[in-house]
Amino acid sequence: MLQQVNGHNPGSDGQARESLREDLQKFLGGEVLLHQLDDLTKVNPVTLETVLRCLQARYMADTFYTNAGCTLVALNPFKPVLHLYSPELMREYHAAPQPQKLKPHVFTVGEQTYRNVKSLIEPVNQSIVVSGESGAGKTWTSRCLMKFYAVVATSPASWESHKIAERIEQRILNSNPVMEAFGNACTLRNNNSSRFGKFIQLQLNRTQQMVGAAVQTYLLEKTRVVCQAFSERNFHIFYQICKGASEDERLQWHLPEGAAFSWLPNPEKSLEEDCFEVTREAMLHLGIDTPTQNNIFKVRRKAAPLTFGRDDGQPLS
Ligand SMILES: Nc1ncnc2c1ncn2[C@@H]1O[C@H](COP(=O)(O)OP(=O)(O)OP(=O)(O)O)[C@@H](O)[C@H]1O
Repeated sequence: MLQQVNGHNPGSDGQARESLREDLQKFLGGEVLLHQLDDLTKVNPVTLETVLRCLQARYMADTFYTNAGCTLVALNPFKPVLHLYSPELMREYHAAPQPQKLKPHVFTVGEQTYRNVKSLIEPVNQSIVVSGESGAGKTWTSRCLMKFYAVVATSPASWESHKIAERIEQRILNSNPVMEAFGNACTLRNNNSSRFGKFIQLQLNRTQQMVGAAVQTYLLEKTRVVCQAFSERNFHIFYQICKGASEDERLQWHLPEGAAFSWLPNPEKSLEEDCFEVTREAMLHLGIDTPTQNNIFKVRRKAAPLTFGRDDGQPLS
C-alpha cells in the first residue's frame, strides 16, 4: 500500500520522475531534429536540459535566434554574420504579410512592435526590453533595432522624409561611440561593456515616420573611475585621450607623453574602442564643436582622475 504523508505521495513522485526521465530520453534521442525547433514552447518536456540542448543544437547550426512564445532568445554568435543584418533582410521582414512566420529574428520583434503602433487608431507607446547578462549582446541588439527602424520607419515615396530619417539614423548611430567612450569599459566578460543602463526613445509622427530620438541613461558605474577590478580597465575615454591626443593637446591638457596613471590600469591592451578620432568625429556630428570638445577633455576638468592617479605622485600642473 502506498503511504501518503501530509497529502504528499512519494510513490507518485517517483513515478513522475521516472516518466519524466523516459520523456527526456525519448525527446533527446528521438526523431526530433533539435536545431529545427524554432520555438522553445515546442520543446517537450520543458526542462533546463532540453531547452539548453535545443539552443546548443541551433547555435551549432548557426541559428542564433529562437522564439520562446512571445519572447525572443538571442544567442551571441561572437563572430560577424553579415547576411543576418543586411538592409535587404530588414525590408523582407518589413514587407512580409506575417513576419512571425519567417525565421525567428530580432527584426520580427522590431516589425511586430512597429505594426502594433500602426494598427491602433489611438497610437500607444510600445517598448522592447532587451535584457541579458554582461556580454550577451544587448548593445548589439539595440543597435540592430535602431538600424532596422532607420530603414523601415521612413516613407520611400518622400525624399524629404527619407532625408530626415537618414539624419536621425546618423545621429542615433553617432551617439553610440560617444556614449560608449564615456560609459563603457573593458571588463573580464566584455571588452566593450556598458557600465550604465539606457532608455532609447524613437519618436514617430502620426504617419509612423521617424522624426526624432532621445536617449536617457541610468546608473553609470561611477566608482570605476577610481577603482577597477583586477584585469579590468577604466572608462575608454581616458585611454583614448592618453593614446590619441596630439602634441598640442597634450600641452594644453597637461598630459605628458608616456605618463602612467594608477587609475588607468592595463593601458597596454589594445582595443578598437581606444580610437579617440572616432569619438571626436561622432561628437562633431552631434553638434559638439571642437572648442566645446576641448573644454570637455581638459585634463583638469573631465579627465581629472588622470591628474590624481599619476603613478609617480607628480602633480601635472
Ligand atoms: N548578433 C551578434 N553578432 C555578432 N557579434 C555579436 C552579436 N551580439 C553580440 N556580439 C559580440 O559580442 C560582444 C558583446 O556584446 P554587447 O556589447 O552587445 O553585450 P552587452 O550585453 O551589451 O554587454 P554589457 O552588459 O557588458 O554591456 C560585442 O562586442 C560583439 O562583438
